[in-house]
Amino acid sequence: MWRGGSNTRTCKRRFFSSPTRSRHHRPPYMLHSRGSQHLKAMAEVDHLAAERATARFDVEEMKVAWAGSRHAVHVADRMARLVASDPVFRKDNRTMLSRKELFKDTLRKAAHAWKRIVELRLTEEEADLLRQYVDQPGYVDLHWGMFVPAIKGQGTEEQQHKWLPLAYKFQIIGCYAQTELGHGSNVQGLETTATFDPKTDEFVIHSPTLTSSKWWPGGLGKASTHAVVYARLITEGKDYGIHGFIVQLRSLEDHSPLPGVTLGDIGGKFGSGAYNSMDNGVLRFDHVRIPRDQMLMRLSQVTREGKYVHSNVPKQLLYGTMVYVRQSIVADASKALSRAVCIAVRYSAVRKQFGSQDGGPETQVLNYKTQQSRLFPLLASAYAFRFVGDWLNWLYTDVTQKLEAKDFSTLQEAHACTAGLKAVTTSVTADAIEECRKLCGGHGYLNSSGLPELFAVYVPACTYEGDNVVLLLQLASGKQPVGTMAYMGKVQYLMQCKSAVSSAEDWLNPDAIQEAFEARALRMAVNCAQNISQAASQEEAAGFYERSPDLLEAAVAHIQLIIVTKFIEKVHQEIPGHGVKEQLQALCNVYALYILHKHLGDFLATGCITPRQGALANEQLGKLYAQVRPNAVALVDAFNYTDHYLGSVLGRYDGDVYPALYEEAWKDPLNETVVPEGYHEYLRPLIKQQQLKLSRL
Ligand SMILES: Cc1cc2nc3c(=O)[nH]c(=O)nc-3n(C[C@H](O)[C@H](O)[C@H](O)COP(=O)(O)OP(=O)(O)OC[C@H]3O[C@@H](n4cnc5c(N)ncnc54)[C@H](O)[C@@H]3O)c2cc1C
Repeated sequence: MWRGGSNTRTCKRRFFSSPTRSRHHRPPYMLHSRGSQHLKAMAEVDHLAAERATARFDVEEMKVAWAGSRHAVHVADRMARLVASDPVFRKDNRTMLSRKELFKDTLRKAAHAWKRIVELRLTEEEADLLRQYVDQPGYVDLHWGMFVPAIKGQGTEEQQHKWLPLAYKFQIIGCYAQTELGHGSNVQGLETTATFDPKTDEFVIHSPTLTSSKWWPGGLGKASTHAVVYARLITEGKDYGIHGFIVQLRSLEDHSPLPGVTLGDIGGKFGSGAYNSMDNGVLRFDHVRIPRDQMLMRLSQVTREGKYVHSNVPKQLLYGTMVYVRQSIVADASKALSRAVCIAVRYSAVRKQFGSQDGGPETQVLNYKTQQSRLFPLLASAYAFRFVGDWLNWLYTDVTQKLEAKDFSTLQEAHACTAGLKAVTTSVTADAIEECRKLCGGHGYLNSSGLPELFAVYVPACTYEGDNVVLLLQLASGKQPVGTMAYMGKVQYLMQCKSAVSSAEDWLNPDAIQEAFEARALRMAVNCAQNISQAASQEEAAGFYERSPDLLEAAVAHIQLIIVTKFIEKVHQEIPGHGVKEQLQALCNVYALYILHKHLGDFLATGCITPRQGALANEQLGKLYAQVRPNAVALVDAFNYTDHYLGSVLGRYDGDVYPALYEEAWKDPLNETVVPEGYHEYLRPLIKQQQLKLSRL
């Protein structure tokens, strides 16, 4: 079943017709009081039509603003429909599958997706989208997301020429094996060794200790045939630190591990279904030999004689791959956040509680100011992350073009920016999904709401590709005031400026917001620097260590400034469509003033604003929520998600939540029999024993 983000109905729904249950098993009230005809008629109603009618902007044009272009809307729409209409990509039963069934289901979906990509001759853009809409973590994510980029970024042209065509055709399946049991964040602490043997012109890959076992790589456990393995390069008796090597792990004939390779899955993970479709793996090497030319040699080489040679390409080139991977994680944050928000907004418009004194209608929970003040900042954040993600994507393209012209000047800053944005957007999104679950009350806790699975799949984004705290601390150690740090050049002004805001409306002025955010970020950074130099009676590193919690907050302030700035810049652009720009302006203000309100302590402690100005910002925020309210459902419709992709009975496009919840419940395996398994062993004896005792009284 697919129901797109428009009012057109494309198919009818089935009611209470689960093939696994016989009519006999249905409780009587399902068969009489509300007949299926009546329910079917109800299903034709768009329960959110009234909400959609209050929107004060052109939703179709907002879809374009969200997706980036008309072309992007069109392609995404086509791919989403393709997936939603294909029974192989069904995912509503995922949380009920065993781990083995789930993994096999993932293999089946990946193979089917590839078949469709080849049959339909999809472009790279279309294929990426199709995989995204399949929406099931699996080995392909690491193959395309890490293995291929690592070879592209770190391999020589010759190596790319040899390995990429194999990877592009799936003749080999690759993963990215960096983390070990004993070390993840501290990459320099990795223990796996790659020792050059000049006699045979080979590297010997070895896991010397238990803690050197590779641990976590996605796709490694069961699917991958190859890996980019990170190991300490040792040649001529000297340790040259961590380098990447392409290593074959499994036979291309029968998939058995090659001699000297021990590997498997690391076991079940958080949540039912969820990330358990992924085979995160463990890998050990016992003196496994690979040819010398399987070291990724773009940055440094080992010669036939065993000499270690640096190429003249700067080390920062490695950052290019990280920038690529992390900018895609920021894009994913806006997708995950917008899915959660879409569910919570639609359901909050359907759900009614209290408010009726005399039998009249109850209040939609979306009308409660507390619901709005929890939900609308998340809606605004979804848009904010989307636009900062677009900017990062542009930055990545820009950096790549500059690299081709041997200009490495922006790489360092792009690296720092993507690290910080990855950390902030993933942390906010993980918390926001959980908040959306709470916003949906009890039903949000059901698997059929889609939120538990979304949360379980999403949270590791705070950890993989760099623990968020470690990334923010790295960002805080950056020093050059270029690009997004250019405001630091205005140090004298920003250290003393006083906000001119004197009314709530003054906070609608983007310059007032920009100045307050710049002054806060700069003053926090300067405070940290001063504290570090005072604390550092011995050395800078000690001061850095002592003040690291403050540094973390300063880094967050800097990243929030970037997000606010990019949102303001977006709103300044030409944006077609009736009312679209106005809505984005309102969301931009919601985002900025919500951050200001949440971090009021920072703004006050650094003297950027006065307590009264803080109160005015909060007053304005309340007015903005009222402005967003009639547009809320249309603003999430603009994400253009199919019911299949959302995977939530609470977030259904038509808002027909209750029959769907009811129907979903009966699909649970526990409901396959009226009397549960175990009744005769455990319940009946208990009940009968009680009766026996009672009759003796
Ligand atoms: C779902 C999932 C998929 C993954 N996929 C892959 C993969 O495909 N390939 C791969 O190689 N790896 C993968 N990983 C591993 C992942 O990259 C690491 O787990 C991650 O980098 C964090 O490292 P760690 O586990 O060593 O955490 P640790 O560094 O041990 O973190 C533990 C705690 O210590 C804190 N901490 C650590 N260092 C510092 C410091 N200097 N200052 C202050 N606090 C600090 C952290 O903030 C955290 O709170 C995956 C992990 C997960 C969860």
